[in-house]
Amino acid sequence: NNVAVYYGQGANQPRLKHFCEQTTSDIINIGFINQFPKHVGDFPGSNFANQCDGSFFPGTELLSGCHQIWQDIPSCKAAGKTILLSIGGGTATAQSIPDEETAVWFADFLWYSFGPYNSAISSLGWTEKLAGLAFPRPFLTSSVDGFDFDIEYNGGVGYAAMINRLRWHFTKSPEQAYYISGAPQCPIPDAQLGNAIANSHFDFIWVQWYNTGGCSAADWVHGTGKFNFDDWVGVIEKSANPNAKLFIGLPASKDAANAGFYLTPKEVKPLVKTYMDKHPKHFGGVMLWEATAGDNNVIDGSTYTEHIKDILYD
Ligand SMILES: CNC(=O)NC(=N)Nc1ccccc1
Repeated sequence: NNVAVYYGQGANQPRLKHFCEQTTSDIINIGFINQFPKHVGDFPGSNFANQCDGSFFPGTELLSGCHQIWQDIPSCKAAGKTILLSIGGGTATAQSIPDEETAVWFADFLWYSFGPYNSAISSLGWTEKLAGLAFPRPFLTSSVDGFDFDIEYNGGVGYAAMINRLRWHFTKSPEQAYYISGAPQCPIPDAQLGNAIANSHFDFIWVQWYNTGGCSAADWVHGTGKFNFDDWVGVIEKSANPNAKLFIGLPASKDAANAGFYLTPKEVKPLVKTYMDKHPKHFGGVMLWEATAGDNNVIDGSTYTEHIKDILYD
């Protein structure tokens, strides 16, 4: 079982390699590409909080100086971590994809800009006069192992098309495994990702069981509502990838989610054990929002993230 954490939006977060030097996290979602292209040829935008140097590719909102992330990804991969780039996030409140052509463009942009470096298609020193001729490389020669869809607003147009296009790119690059993941809210069907999950192949689904009362992890602990892991197993079994792994998403500290959703490690343990045992085929592990909050939440001398790892491995 794995621990997946989000990185990139933490308050005063350390650089990525701090988390790659720890054994606790297996999958790191770097967030976020928080601006989506408005039409074919348009660039997405990014935000990684205190990382990068505040410079953008000319005429875009895409960060161009993310030297810490560029430098750290290779050591993360060498440490056996899976590094995914996360699209959307909680601040992408105005984002959506207008049509399928833009969805395919967005997928191609993400693949050529953040996937395996291909000097024939992408330029390390991208300038505006290269627009239309080459893709930029925000993490330079470093590349990610796939893409996470943290789509929280404005419906589901285009995401199945994006993911199917990305998977087409994956088939052309057999040199390594590439992954697609998603972070739906717990109500079923998820208004944003339900269609994509049904019609395109996800490897991991980490449900945000910490944003919606009535189906949350806290509901299970407090005996309220109906925590719906079982129902999400049903969604996955009817999906384009019935073997996708299902992770329990949790806040890594009290202030990492709205009031009432944080659970202590002692509260989490019976929940994780119950569902790990009940669904051995689908249970993938725990996702935490987010890395820095978990690192700073020290309980009995261990970080929250370490406590979660111990629960999964005890
Ligand atoms: C993995 N994505 C998230 O955890 N997103 C998230 N926390 N969104 C959000 C929802 C409500 C209020 C603030 C943020």
